[in-house]
Amino acid sequence: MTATRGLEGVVATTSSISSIIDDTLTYVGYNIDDLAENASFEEVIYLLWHGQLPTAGQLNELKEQLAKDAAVPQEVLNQFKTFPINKVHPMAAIRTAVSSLGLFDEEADVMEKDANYRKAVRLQAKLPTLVTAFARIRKGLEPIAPKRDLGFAANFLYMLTGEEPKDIAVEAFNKALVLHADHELNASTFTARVCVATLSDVYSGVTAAIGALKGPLHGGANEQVMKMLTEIGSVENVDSYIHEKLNNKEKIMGFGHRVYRKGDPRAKHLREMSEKLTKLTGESHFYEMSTKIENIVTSEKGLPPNVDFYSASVYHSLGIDHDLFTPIFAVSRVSGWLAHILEQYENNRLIRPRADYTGPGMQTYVPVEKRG
Ligand SMILES: CC(=O)SCCNC(=O)CCNC(=O)[C@H](O)C(C)(C)COP(=O)(O)OP(=O)(O)OC[C@H]1O[C@@H](n2cnc3c(N)ncnc32)[C@H](O)[C@@H]1OP(=O)(O)O
Ligand SMILES: O=C([O-])CC(=O)C(=O)O
Repeated sequence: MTATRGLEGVVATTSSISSIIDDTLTYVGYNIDDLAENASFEEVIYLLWHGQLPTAGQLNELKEQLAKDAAVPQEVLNQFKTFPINKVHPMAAIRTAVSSLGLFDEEADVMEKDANYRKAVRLQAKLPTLVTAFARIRKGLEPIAPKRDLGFAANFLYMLTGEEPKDIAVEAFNKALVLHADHELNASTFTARVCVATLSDVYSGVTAAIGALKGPLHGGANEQVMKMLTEIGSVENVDSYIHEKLNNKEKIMGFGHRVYRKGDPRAKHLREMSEKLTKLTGESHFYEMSTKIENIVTSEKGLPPNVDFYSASVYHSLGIDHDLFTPIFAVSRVSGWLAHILEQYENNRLIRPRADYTGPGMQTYVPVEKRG
């Protein structure tokens, strides 16, 4: 048996949800460029869960269901107040809260197909409420209930700030949600599938996935990108900062990808939004610093930016706290996790690979009193 480090190139399942072929990303056969330009996030959720785009009636039904299920049990919100709320990372708080949500769902362990779908809707609906409520409670503010007449993207920004967002903010945020929704067998989605393949429940699968997304080699990279941009501070400092990191063999967050070689097709949409939004907020230096970093890392290391790189300056321009960037990734990616969880249940087999053992050979047990 020989191990493939990091399972690179290993095909671990079949799936009809999203594909990455020759650096082109599709959701159910629709090119991500087309969806990013035209689709609402709610349409994408439906597409991922049903394998087709919704009719107007189906879309309305989903929107109504999401609005109806958005409220989070008060006990779960109260729990936030018991955390050391200004010290914990929001991803840790959200991971714990999603696990708690399962305790208040009477259908949590009902494994029928319809019940699992209902839980998917509930989780998708409640994630924005959890993230925005956490963000407000830690600032001593009351959570805000969603507005029925706002869409998913607008509602998130509204629940976060209490103000109805401008059209350009809604457009940018919706696009970001669409771009982050699914990505084949990335680490968090794989985690979700491994978890539910034991026939564990949907809440366990999503809780596990949030844990995997949190790491800086995966979804956690977007927050680290913003940290880097803030540390660099100005366009003049980019050269020395990046070269020092590269010389020290440190990774530049937001660059590289396990699957894409020529580049991540989502990055150009975020780059465009970053340029537009930073201009509007009078912080174009974040965009200029980013393009300068991209030029250096791409030409000297051959590594193009991934989805996390320009999303950082986009979210910053929308006035979002930097440690909420990864929870926002989860608000979108939960749609993909849920699609994969439902697909896994449909054709389940336990996921259990092997390990190439590299420890000592057979040893003889020596009682503790005789060990030197
Ligand atoms: C939504 C997402 O999850 S997208 C990814 C988000 N993560 C990041 O942006 C973190 C930075 N990037 C990385 O760490 C990596 O590129 C990953 C984790 C995304 C993919 O990694 P892998 O396919 O495992 O590549 P691996 O980490 O083995 O790197 C291969 C080589 O490229 C280098 N490399 C890879 N990414 C980077 C980077 N961002 N900066 C500098 N060097 C890099 C490695 O140092 C390594 O060099 P070496 O062969 O000289 O040792
Ligand atoms: O696919 C991956 O390995 C990481 C990624 O880009 C994503 O999850 O969006």
